[in-house]
Amino acid sequence: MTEEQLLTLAQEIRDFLVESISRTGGHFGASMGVVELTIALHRVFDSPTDKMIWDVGHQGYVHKLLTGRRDQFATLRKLGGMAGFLKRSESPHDVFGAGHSSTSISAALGMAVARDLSHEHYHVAAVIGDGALTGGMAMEAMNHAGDLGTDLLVVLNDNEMSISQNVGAISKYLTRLRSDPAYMRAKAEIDQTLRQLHTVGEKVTKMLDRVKDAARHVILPISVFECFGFKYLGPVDGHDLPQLISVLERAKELKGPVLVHTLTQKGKGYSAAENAPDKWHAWPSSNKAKKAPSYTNVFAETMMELAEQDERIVAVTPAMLSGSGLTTFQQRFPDRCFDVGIAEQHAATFCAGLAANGKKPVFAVYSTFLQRAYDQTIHDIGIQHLPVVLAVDRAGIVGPDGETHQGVFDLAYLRAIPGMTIMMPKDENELRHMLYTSIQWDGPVAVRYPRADGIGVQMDSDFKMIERGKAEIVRKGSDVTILALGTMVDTSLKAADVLKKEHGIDATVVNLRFVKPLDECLIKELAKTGAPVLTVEEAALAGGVGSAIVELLADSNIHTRVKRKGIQDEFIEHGSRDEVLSLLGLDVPGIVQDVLDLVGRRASASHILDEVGI
Ligand SMILES: Cc1ncc(C[n+]2csc(CCOP(=O)(O)OP(=O)(O)O)c2C)c(N)n1
Ligand SMILES: CC(=O)[C@@H](O)[C@H](O)COP(=O)(O)O
Ligand SMILES: [Mg+2]
Repeated sequence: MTEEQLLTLAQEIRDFLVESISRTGGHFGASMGVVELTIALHRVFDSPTDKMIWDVGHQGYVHKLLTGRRDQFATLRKLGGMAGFLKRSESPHDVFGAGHSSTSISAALGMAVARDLSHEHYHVAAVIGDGALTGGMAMEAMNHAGDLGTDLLVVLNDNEMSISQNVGAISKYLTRLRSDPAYMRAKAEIDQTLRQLHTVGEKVTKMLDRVKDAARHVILPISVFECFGFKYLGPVDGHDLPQLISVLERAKELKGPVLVHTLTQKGKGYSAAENAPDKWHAWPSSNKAKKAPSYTNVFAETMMELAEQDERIVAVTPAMLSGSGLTTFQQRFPDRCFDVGIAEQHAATFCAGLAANGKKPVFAVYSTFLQRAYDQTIHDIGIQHLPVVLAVDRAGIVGPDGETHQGVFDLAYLRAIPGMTIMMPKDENELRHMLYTSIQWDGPVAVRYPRADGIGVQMDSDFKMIERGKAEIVRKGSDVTILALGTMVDTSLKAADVLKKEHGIDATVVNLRFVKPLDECLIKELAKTGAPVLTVEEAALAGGVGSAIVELLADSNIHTRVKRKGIQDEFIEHGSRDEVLSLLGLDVPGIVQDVLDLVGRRASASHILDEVGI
């Protein structure tokens, strides 16, 4: 394509994105901001021979369009449709999958080293945002890359935004780099001279490049990236396609690790998104009237009330301020709310430090992102038994973000930690009480809640303490016992109604409340009645609450038929939350069917015993 045609293509892509994402939903702002950058990368490099690795992958829609997936956009993030992030299984051009941030430089370096070891020749480029650059992994990878000195391109897509405003010293540093007038003037003058002398020949240009670098270091201190051992090119206007292409062409020729610093605008080309990039990170969902507040909103409101009452309470978020519902909290208590950037590991240990010095930190974190801070949760919080509250949002099935974001592993990984208390409320009102209770306790507590609206129960105005390790029977029956956790309590109650009405089966339903410590007395008592037991949880079965119950019964020598319902040994793809839950059988028909199987099997077994006269 000619330069003019490429510019037309950029406009067509933006028009397409607006039209398509407004219908399907999805991450919007980031992709709008990298239209020119993606075109330039595909122009300069030869994908998939050359490898492009996109950090997070939420900005990958343009890459998807340019690699033959236009027709799949109508199914974006829908059940069975195209994923919202990049996936190796989706296209040979998606050379490395993601969803979590700050992995791209490590992955790219691994690929570059594999290339070198195999004596192959192609380019490897990682594209990483200024937000993702605040993640520790990115620093670890640059540290390693600079040391190895292998050929690697890192494109820093600097739009001054994470999901919210980007935070931290690195972000301030990038702003200085972007706006330092002395540097920009010097750079412009040197670039101008270089262009004039370009005709003199390649040798002279290269020499002048070195002079330029030297001159820059006299005017400015060496950049952080150069300290890491990278050659630094930029800052370059990430919406100036010809300039981008020429800088990338130049980077392609350089040896060793190179960082190209591009300046872009999140949401570019769509004024609402340009003006409010935080709101337009993803296409905003329509404001339908809600039956009940979301669990996140209840968490947020409760935090405000609790913080009013107890000034030791502080909130910590790793770059998920609005997603975790803490925006108003930050406005109300600016000194007690910390957005630490995409730094889950640091956040966990930072909370441990706060707790060690008498504060009551609440670490508001998505279940999937807490995975990043597992060692810190054990080593810094768990072993020292520090009173950190883990407010584990997005626990269970999250819906359209799919397998990288499902919050299904937290029960397994938290349950293994000695001294950890783990709760999940049956409704939004119980979440209030659980948060209140967890603040009063000594030692680490995790309260997990889903990416969902509450069920519309009456909210108490006061707070109640919940007795540690106490479950509650919410329905009494005699034929079967359903031990349900969190969201599955309401579903189990509905299933119990169907079982009674349509099958004459009377179920006991228990709201477990605690995954750890379990209400051992109640569970054993119910199991001893001989009624078969169904455990139901919105979490991975391996290590979840059903496993805990089976372990308890086995260790107590209680022999009752038990069936565990939850997520099997597989990664769960995208789709709406309800669709996915139903596919997994974590809905009323699924529970009814499992109870019928359980009871039916018992009936047929006793029938056989009757026949043989035992
Ligand atoms: C480990 C991890 N923590 C948090 C997130 C949530 N998250 C997704 S995109 C994003 C912002 C990334 O900012 P940046 O890299 O600058 O990309 P931009 O959206 O600005 O293009 C965050 C915090 C994540 N994906 N992974
Ligand atoms: C890309 C990413 O990790 C986030 O943007 C995530 O998609 C947010 O999820 P919620 O919509 O659940 O806040
Ligand atoms: Mg950014």
